[in-house]
Amino acid sequence: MDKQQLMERAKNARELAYVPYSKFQVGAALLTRDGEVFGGCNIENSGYSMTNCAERTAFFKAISEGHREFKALAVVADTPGPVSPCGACRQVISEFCEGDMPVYLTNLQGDVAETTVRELLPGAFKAEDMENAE
Ligand SMILES: O=c1ccn([C@H]2C[C@H](O)[C@@H](CO)O2)c(=O)[nH]1
Ligand SMILES: [Zn+2]
Repeated sequence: MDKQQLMERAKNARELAYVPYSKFQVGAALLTRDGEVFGGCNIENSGYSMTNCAERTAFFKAISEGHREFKALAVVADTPGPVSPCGACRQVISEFCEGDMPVYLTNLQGDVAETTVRELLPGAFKAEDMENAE
């Protein structure tokens, strides 16, 4: 599974987005260390704050199926440049992935920004930050 294939899987996942309110479809594809891919789309709600982003959908699917080791993430939307994950997703990504894990941000025109988990959220709050607590 190379980065092109992962971005393609993210595009496929995007097609399933449930977005009656924003009409803005987002797709994600999360590659596990053992080569499985979990797709995710955004899922909105009439209570807008209950919306789940594509990235978090992919993570929560993978985690809930027993996968905790990840190799790469691709995210796609119909944006002018490569899509930019929201703050909540950056925090969730940082919880489960090494700082140097590659993240491929893209759009429907094929613009690609290749970044890392650390670059997406420098100084992320992590489990280690709580180690002085009882
Ligand atoms: O990286 C992003 C940014 C936004 N959204 C979703 C949330 C909402 O459904 C819509 C507009 O914010 O896009 C994602 O899924 N991922
Ligand atoms: Zn998000």
